[in-house]
Amino acid sequence: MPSIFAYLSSEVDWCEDNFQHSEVIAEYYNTISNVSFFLLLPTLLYLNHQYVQQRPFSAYSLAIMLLLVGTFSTYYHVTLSYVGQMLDELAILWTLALKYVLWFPKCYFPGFIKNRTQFVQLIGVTTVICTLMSFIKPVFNAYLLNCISLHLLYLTFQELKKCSNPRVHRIAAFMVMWWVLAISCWLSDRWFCGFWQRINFCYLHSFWHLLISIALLYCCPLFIYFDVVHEIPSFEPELEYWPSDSWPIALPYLALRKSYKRC
Ligand SMILES: CCCCCCCC/C=C\CCCCCCCC(=O)N[C@@H](CO)[C@H](O)/C=C/CCCCCCCCCCCCC
Ligand SMILES: [Ca+2]
Ligand SMILES: [Zn+2]
Repeated sequence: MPSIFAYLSSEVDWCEDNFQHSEVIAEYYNTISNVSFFLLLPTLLYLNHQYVQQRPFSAYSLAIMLLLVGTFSTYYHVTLSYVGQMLDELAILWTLALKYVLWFPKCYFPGFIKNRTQFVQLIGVTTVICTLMSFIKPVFNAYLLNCISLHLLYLTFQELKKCSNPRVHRIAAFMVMWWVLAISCWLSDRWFCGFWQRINFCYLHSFWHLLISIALLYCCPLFIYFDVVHEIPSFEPELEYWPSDSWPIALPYLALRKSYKRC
């Protein structure tokens, strides 16, 4: 029986040919494209520094989780080992759990939940159950994780219904566009690998890494905007672009001001 750390012991093998460009890296492009997660992290912290000052625990704990996601995803694609796959999936699961614990607005708590402490307990128990189940059939875990994105989309639409700020709608539209492109690459790599191999273009999973990082670049300012609206009433959140609103390519971020008007 192969060791759970052994190369290629994972039950999932992505479309890219193994050991094509290196003797030690199983999937070369799927590995190097993880650099996007390591670039995303300082970018988010730098751009949203005002929020980081207000909520250092939320920002830095999620940042550490994102660092782990990038590290484990890199290890996974280098080795395609069972341990790599589990670490990659569980890091994403616990990052999303933390994101719910820290950023989920109170007004969407289920009716039987009375306060945030109970909500944290509910998310904790659910995440532990999902963690245990993932050892039974890890491949289903990846689909489950993508379903969580659908719930995040639903939450976004609920918030947009209450908000008339065109900047919020614009950033949400970009987030959805990048997410649709990302998930299309992920699914296409999984389901139509034969086709991509025939045309000698097996890099869609590496495109997924890049595109989901870009989606997160929009998703994070949007969710911290909702967090400030609901949880920090002394501040007026504004979504702005770096380096400037007028540049054709610019990065969204959240600025905090003291004023009256809000969604
Ligand atoms: C101020 C700083 C804040 C930092 C906040 C960071 C929040 C990060 C939240 C989520 C991290 C998700 C990272 C995804 C990593 C993907 C790694 C990967 O590719 N793994 C695959 C195997 O290599 C695996 O098969 C992927 C499974 C599916 C993962 C689904 C992730 C959902 C991410 C949700 C993103 C929301 C974007 C927009 C939603 C509409
Ligand atoms: Ca492969
Ligand atoms: Zn990956």
